[in-house]
Amino acid sequence: MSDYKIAPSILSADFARLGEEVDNVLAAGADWVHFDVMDNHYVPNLTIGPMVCQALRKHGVEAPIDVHLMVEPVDDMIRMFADAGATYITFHPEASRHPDRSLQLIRSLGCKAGLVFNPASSLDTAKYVMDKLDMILLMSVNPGFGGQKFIPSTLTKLGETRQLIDASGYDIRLEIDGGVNRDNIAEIAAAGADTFVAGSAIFNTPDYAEVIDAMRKSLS
Ligand SMILES: O=C(CO)[C@@H](O)[C@H](O)COP(=O)(O)O
Ligand SMILES: [Fe+2]
Repeated sequence: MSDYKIAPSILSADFARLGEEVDNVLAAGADWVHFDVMDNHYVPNLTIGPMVCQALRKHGVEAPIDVHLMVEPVDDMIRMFADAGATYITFHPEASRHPDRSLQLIRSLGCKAGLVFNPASSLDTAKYVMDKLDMILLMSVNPGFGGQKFIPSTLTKLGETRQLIDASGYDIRLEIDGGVNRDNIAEIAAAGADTFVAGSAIFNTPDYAEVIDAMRKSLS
């Protein structure tokens, strides 16, 4: 597998200079922008909404924007983020009353659709909607905050998810989110991930290109 994508999470960026931060991280070699949306209801934290996504598009960001919804319910936010220029929209199945319908809504609005599974959540829901998925996102920390430690049991779950995707025959990306850094990214890729969210590991360093290069070297 060589189609790896690195998706810095702007949760750890300097929000006071967000446009510049996103420009810098893309210039440093990032593939996607990971955009964490928290509502202080589904998770105990509050972040940014569709207006900020739209502002990044207006600022000139052309890279894929990977919107990770940690909100409940999800359908209104799906509509607003599709309008705001999202590329991928992923949500946690327990935050939607009808996950199948929400997945269809995302695709009907021209975006790519994904489900997100928390560390303690079973993959079961995914099995019944594989034809409606463009991405499965596995959380390797409990959602709500950046800067947490990677939960090692996620490696086994990645392997199970990789098998599920390969057996399905569908073109579904496998993204990992939480505690990813230059030291563990190779092991995470070997377990089956092809898309890597990293927030603090990139934005909490002075040289974004140096970290992203080191991650790519570990992946090659
Ligand atoms: O969705 C989340 C947290 O809920 C993430 O996207 C984090 O923002 C990742 O941050 P790091 O663990 O890489 O610092
Ligand atoms: Fe995220």
